[in-house]
Amino acid sequence: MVGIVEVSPRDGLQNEKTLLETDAKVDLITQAIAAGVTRIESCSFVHPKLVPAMADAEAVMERVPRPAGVSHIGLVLNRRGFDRAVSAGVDEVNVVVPASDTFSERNQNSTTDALTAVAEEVCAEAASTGLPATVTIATSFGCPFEGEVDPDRVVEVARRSAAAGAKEIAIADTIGVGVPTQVRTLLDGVRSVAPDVVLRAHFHNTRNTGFANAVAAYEAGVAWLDSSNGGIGGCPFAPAATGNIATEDLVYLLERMGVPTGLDLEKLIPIAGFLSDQLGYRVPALLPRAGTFPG
Ligand SMILES: CC(C)C(=O)C(=O)O
Repeated sequence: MVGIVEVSPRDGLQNEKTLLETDAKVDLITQAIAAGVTRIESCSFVHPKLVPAMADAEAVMERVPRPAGVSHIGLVLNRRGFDRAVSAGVDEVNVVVPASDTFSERNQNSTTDALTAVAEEVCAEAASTGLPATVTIATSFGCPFEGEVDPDRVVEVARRSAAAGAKEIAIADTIGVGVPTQVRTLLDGVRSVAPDVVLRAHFHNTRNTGFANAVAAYEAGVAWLDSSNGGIGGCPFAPAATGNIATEDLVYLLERMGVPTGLDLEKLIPIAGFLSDQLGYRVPALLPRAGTFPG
């Protein structure tokens, strides 16, 4: 079994030219939950001027369905975002720390070290109130401005986050440059300093290595993989960003390998059509075009 965190309402929509109405976002989240999704990144609490597509985060959280067993995650970049997420009633927070300083400056106007301190504060406060906190280490596999990222920087963020009370650590390939050997090396490093945290991985398919990386992460023991319905997504501050690995393609891959995901492909597939209609182009996921096998 591997769990899937659905990130289309957040990563998927954050960089789209078409801004979806709140009702359409709630519709997307409702369809994902109906397909079996139990953890969903429903919004991010970021500055509306910087990421206008997430400006209605509070309104989304007010209207999302909240059946038992479903956890709505709010992504945060700083303390202010954390406070907003808590007030909006999220079930979990995901705080982002980029492993490269230049990306940290462009994305969050700070350094890796200072953002790790923010994550430490958020994790400690979340732990004191029983709110699960994830730290996602962005640009773990490479930085669009600096190039290669030293794996020791990733491991150090993980070490400090775990010590501060993070329940989960995700390694993120923000710009889709990673390969499976890197996945194994990074996960070994993170596990060596944070043996008790849950491991999660987040891949973009920018150079067509995302699915190979997801399989490598599963084989290396991650409990959760992020993916996005339709394969939409991308960071607004990463040049030439492209989508996350597509949820329906990932579920097909894993289930054909005999790895249960708990998701229902028949219910996932129509979501790509919904997103294509909303966004005005054909989303990149391949399974909705090719169909399942055996049929
Ligand atoms: C901000 C993080 C979570 C992300 O989406 C990425 O690095 O791709």
